[in-house]
Amino acid sequence: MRLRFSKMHGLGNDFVMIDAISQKVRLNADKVRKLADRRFGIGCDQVLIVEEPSNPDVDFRYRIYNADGSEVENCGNGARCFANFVRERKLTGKQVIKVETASGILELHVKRGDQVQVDMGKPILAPADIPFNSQQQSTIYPLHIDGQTLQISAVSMGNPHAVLVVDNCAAAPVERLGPQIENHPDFPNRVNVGFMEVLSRTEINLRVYERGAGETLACGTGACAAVVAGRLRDLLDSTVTVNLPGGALVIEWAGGDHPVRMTGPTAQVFQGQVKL
Ligand SMILES: N[C@H](CCC[C@H](N)C(=O)O)C(=O)O
Repeated sequence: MRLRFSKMHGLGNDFVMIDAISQKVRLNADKVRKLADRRFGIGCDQVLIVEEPSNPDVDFRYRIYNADGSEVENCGNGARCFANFVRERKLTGKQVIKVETASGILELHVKRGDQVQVDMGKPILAPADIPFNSQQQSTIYPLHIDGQTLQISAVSMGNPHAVLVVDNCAAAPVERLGPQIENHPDFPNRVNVGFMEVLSRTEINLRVYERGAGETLACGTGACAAVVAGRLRDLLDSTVTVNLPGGALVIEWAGGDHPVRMTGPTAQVFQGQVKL
């Protein structure tokens, strides 16, 4: 199978984007891993697929695979790239694009330049829906790891996130704690892990150890989850600049059942063809 693709990124969180409308695409976990491999393949954090929607009220289906081949429910940086990809490929001319994912519908608002704002929907906090093993819902949960007890927040943006508050993001033990929390038995579907340093009520530093991809230069759903956790802990206001290693996102959340909005850039690096 020969596939046309675009290599894109959102603040260095990088993707292989494939149009499965204009070409026949048959992928499985092994083929995804081959595409994502940074030595034997193209290399990326996620593989993103553009499909015809099953829901007549939306424009596209947006399918997301991590580099380890796992299919997942949401990808925020990928959603911004998705919007500019489908317009560049003339699959739509719309400024507001609705896409369905495995976890719900996202609204992509194309702004000036390379900026896209995404309505990421409202955060999910009920433990059973994250999913996270806890008898009751709380703002902070104890998580026993490696003989120590961490204080985490648990938030889903369609995909599961654990958020820790740290004094210094740059010195946070991401490589040591990331995989241990990602695979903790209290997260039956595994989990993305955010390490958040609060600079003020309107700015944070954040590093994310992503489920199925490891530490990435940016994580859109992770930035949303961190701001939700920070607001629930009364550490943050409703509009927050999130500084990730790859650059900054602006996250807005008015609280409660309001949607979380994420605004940031996208970039296309190159286009190509690959034989699978
Ligand atoms: N690793 C995530 C998917 C990609 C999320 C991230 N790249 C984003 O921008 O939201 C998961 O397993 O849920």
